[in-house]
Amino acid sequence: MITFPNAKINIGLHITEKRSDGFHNLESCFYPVGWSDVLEVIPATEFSFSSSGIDIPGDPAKNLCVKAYELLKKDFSLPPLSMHLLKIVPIGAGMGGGSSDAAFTLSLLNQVYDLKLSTEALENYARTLGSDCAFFIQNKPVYCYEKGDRFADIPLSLQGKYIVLVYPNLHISTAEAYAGVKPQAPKVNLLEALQRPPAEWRHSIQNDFEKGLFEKYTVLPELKAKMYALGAEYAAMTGSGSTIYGIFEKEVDLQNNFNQYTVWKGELL
Ligand SMILES: C[C@@](CO)(OP(=O)(O)O)[C@H](O)COP(=O)(O)OP(=O)(O)OC[C@H]1O[C@@H](n2ccc(N)nc2=O)[C@H](O)[C@@H]1O
Ligand SMILES: Nc1ncnc2c1ncn2[C@@H]1O[C@H](COP(=O)(O)OP(=O)(O)O)[C@@H](O)[C@H]1O
Repeated sequence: MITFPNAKINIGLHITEKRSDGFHNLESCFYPVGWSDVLEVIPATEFSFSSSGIDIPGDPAKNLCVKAYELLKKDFSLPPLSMHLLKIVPIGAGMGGGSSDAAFTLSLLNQVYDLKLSTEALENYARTLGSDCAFFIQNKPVYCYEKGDRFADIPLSLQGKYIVLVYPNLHISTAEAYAGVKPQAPKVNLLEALQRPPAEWRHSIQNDFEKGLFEKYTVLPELKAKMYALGAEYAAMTGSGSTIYGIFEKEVDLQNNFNQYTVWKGELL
């Protein structure tokens, strides 16, 4: 069986406080986007994992797909299988690509082996694999809080709008990004701001990671400015970077911009 683990963007991201477990409390809006990997699982005589496409740093035995399989194997007698991941979504890019692979592995195994796990149970497994991971179980626009792993529904639809995502070939580790941020109480009510039209977000909705990372990597503010120059209603960095996105009212002609980078564009669902 084949599944397509997609990426996400953060619309607004407030890092509000450092927790006693070393993590941070935050609030954000997660929105799924169509940039996706391809994950295939087939029956086999022994377990194997392989990947192609973008090179994934680290030991393949510790890939998040493998961790997700091993997590369920502790509680269920899963048969051996062969997993292949075609890695397309850039890594260290703020799009939650690895977390999505893990969550989609859990959901796929639940379906293929009829494990009868509820959404809540799947989210609980996902939470243990990464803070972003649980979002990809339901994979719908949400307001998130605490470690970014608790969710509330929001009345937000960007359906029909167009998104351009630019990954400037710059790997920023999540831990590095958190280390450069000073937690603070939000100055803007994110839930209220999200109810305003996207063209108004520019002056109210911000990603707290931008300040530190924009000073360090000047390509990031340049890309954001270029999105606005091309007519974006709203532009920002997603998550801990380095991908910059622009939301447009309709399909946009990129006019040879961003040619040297990795770009994805498409309609929002
Ligand atoms: C920054 C965010 C915002 O949506 O997204 P990405 O940029 O990674 O996509 C997330 O908080 C990333 O979540 P995720 O990538 O799953 O992080 P984890 O694997 O759980 O943690 C990686 C490291 O980030 C830091 N971390 C992560 C989450 C959190 N709420 N507080 C933290 O301080 C910790 O240093 C942790 O060791
Ligand atoms: N399937 C996977 N895809 C991407 N990264 C993975 C995967 N499994 C483990 N990783 C590890 O997770 C780290 C980054 O994860 P990712 O979620 O892509 O980051 P970000 O959300 O910041 O873009 C990488 O350093 C990589 O070693």
